[in-house]
Amino acid sequence: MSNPIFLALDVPQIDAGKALLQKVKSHIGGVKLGLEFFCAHGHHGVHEIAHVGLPIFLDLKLHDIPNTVAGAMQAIHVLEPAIVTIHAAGGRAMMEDAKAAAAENTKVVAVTMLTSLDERDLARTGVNGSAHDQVMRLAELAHDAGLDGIVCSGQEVKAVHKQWKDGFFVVPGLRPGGKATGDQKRVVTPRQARDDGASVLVIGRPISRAEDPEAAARAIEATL
Ligand SMILES: O=C(O)c1cc(=O)[nH]c(=O)n1[C@@H]1O[C@H](COP(=O)(O)O)[C@@H](O)[C@H]1O
Repeated sequence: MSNPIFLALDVPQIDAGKALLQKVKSHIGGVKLGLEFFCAHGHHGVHEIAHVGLPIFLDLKLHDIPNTVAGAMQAIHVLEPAIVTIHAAGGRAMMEDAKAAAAENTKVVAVTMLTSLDERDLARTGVNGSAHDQVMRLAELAHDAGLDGIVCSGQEVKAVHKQWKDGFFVVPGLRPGGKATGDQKRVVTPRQARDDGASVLVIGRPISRAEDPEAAARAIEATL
């Protein structure tokens, strides 16, 4: 199996991002560019990072009316991303139109419930019930809309995988120690997420903020 680790390159500068990638690239399978990077550097930044030669996961978390999201998907065709994120909360029609507008080789996955949220946060948005139920409900919606898979925490991926056998599951909120830290609330270890059916392991700060990013990436890879 190829390396499932996608490094979350949440850095403001292209050069800093490239330097980090050079250090860790033999221990990761891809690179995730998110809102921080894309808002700062747009298409140009993505092309620059693509030169490193790893698959690009464009984490734009699109969430708008169907027509607008479809237009945004078309606008990123030229970047040939391997994976793009949209929000499941945008609804079935938005997800269907996003998938129809995506490039053929791009996997479109829907964010269900952010790993930075717990059930109290969910209740404050007007949704009562467990994180598990919320993720399962949105996973079913994403499946019915024809998406490739979803983004969820490692705490739900086993249950989703059981229901959606050939789904593509992106799991962030990973901590080698398995403990919630900082803004991440629903956390598991990379190994557990992989064992429970994750297709992609998104890992940022445990590598990028480590004193020695190369050693940190190597150590995580060795646990898989
Ligand atoms: O879509 C994502 O990638 C994502 C969804 C989610 O629920 N939680 C989440 O943390 N992410 C992203 O995953 C990365 C996690 O970074 P670290 O917490 O530094 O490992 C960040 O780039 C987030 O934007």
